[in-house]
Amino acid sequence: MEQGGSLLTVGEMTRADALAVEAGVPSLRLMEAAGFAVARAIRHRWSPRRVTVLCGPGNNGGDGFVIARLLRAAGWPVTVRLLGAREHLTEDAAVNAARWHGPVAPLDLSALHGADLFVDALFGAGLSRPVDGVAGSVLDALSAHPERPVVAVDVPSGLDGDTGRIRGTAARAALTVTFFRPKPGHVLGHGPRVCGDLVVTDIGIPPTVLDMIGPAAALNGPALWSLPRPGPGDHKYTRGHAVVFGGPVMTGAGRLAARAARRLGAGLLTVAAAPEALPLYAQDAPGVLCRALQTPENVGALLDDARLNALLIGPGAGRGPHTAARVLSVLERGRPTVLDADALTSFADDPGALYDAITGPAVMTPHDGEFRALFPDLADEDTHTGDRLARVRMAARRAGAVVLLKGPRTLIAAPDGQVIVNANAPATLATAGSGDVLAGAILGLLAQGLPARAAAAAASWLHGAGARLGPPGLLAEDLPEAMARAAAEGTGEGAAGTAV
Ligand SMILES: NC(=O)C1=CN([C@@H]2O[C@H](COP(=O)(O)OP(=O)(O)OC[C@H]3O[C@@H](n4cnc5c(N)ncnc54)[C@H](O)[C@@H]3O)[C@@H](O)[C@H]2O)[C@@H](O)CC1
Ligand SMILES: [K+]
Repeated sequence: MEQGGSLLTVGEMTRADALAVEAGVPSLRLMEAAGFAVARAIRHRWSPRRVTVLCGPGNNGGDGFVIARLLRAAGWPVTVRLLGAREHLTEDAAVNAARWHGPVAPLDLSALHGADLFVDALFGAGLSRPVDGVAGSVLDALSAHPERPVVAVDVPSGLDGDTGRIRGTAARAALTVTFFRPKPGHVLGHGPRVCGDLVVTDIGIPPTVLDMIGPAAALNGPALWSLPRPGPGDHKYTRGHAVVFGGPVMTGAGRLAARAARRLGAGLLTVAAAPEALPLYAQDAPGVLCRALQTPENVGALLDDARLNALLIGPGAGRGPHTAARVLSVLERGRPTVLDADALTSFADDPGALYDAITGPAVMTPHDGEFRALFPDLADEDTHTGDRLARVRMAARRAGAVVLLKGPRTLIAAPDGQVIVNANAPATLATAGSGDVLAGAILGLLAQGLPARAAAAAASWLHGAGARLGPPGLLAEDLPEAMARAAAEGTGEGAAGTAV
């Protein structure tokens, strides 16, 4: 998890299972391995105690029967409750129900008595409608008794594995054991809250099936990108020349962004801003170059220098036609560009004009409000209930840009449909100026030649990792140094993974 890697949707996981079976791994062996992995995780965490396994009618319930058998063989007192009739079990689940030689009682509220630990094997990947009826009542009642831990098999029943939405209800687990690869639902929406600790286990599916599946989502981590490292032959120009279009009045945003870009290795950094604001930028950082800008046309003259190879516009820019005009002239050159804050909201009346102007590599970094301004039909009222992954994917396709949607889980979508989920951000990042630092970090990495998606993913990950290293009472001002430290302290360079 820490290094990053594929997230498999429910459909992709079904395909992985099928490909494994085609490759000669019997489905019953997969189920045995799944049940074994959960039983092992339970025995690793708890001493023997009374367990009730709640089994559903599908293969999730089949895993439950394996768990019951293995725990009982280890000497634990185990009872099984089944939802529905035995004759409705799937084929593999029925085989394992037959191998379970203990009693099976129907699922009802009396299941809540007589156990110290519950295994939730009601529904997994096959959840097809909201959980209600007796299953819903039992799961609700379990949530009311947190002193009796619940272990979820694959996903807490009721959690949608693709989105992290809860369909009907779900019992909050202390531990969720999933198979082969994590699913988007484990890390999005309500997933982190209801999954508890997440353990991902190998059940014998050959990793080569991933080449055939080509998963469309990944969990962010250093395995997905590699950071630029200066070599002995480098000089400042080979490390890139970044430009921050600084605001005329709100100079703090541009200053934070400039500092982050430089700390992450940009060789040169120019702040281009209104003449009256330049002394503020210059005083703040003697190492930055300053260029006066008055009209959008000045941008043309500045960018005639082809060495200026990565641009950031938006932070502190002010919302309105003036900023929109400047953004359009910046984008004309097709150079790698980060569009943040007012560079986005200034197009609220005509988002199409922004999409059309993007011809080169671009990263947009909206928070939910800015996202809504640019993609009103894709926005969502509640970050926990919607399908953010699908929405941000559509936005990136439409804009022809990398869209980095900020939130407790930041999503980074590329126009080709790939989405990276960043899950390492602590809540301390919710502080003024933190987004400006992120935009500047992306800029700094773009200047050093990282492709747009990799720059956005790496910066997002370093943002979270840096915040964890930062001092108590973290300020945005602390982040550039902390992120540089996170970058230096090993980001798993050389780790195996799929580069983006
Ligand atoms: N496919 C495989 O080869 C493997 C699957 N495994 C397990 O199998 C699970 C998926 O199994 P299935 O595809 O059989 O699906 P599930 O076991 O998740 O559930 C499907 C069954 O539940 C019913 N159902 C769905 N939602 C319901 C609701 N809200 N209320 C009442 N009934 C509902 C369906 O009608 C169907 O009978 C995985 O989550 C995993 O635990 C593991 O054994 C590993 C191997
Ligand atoms: K489950």
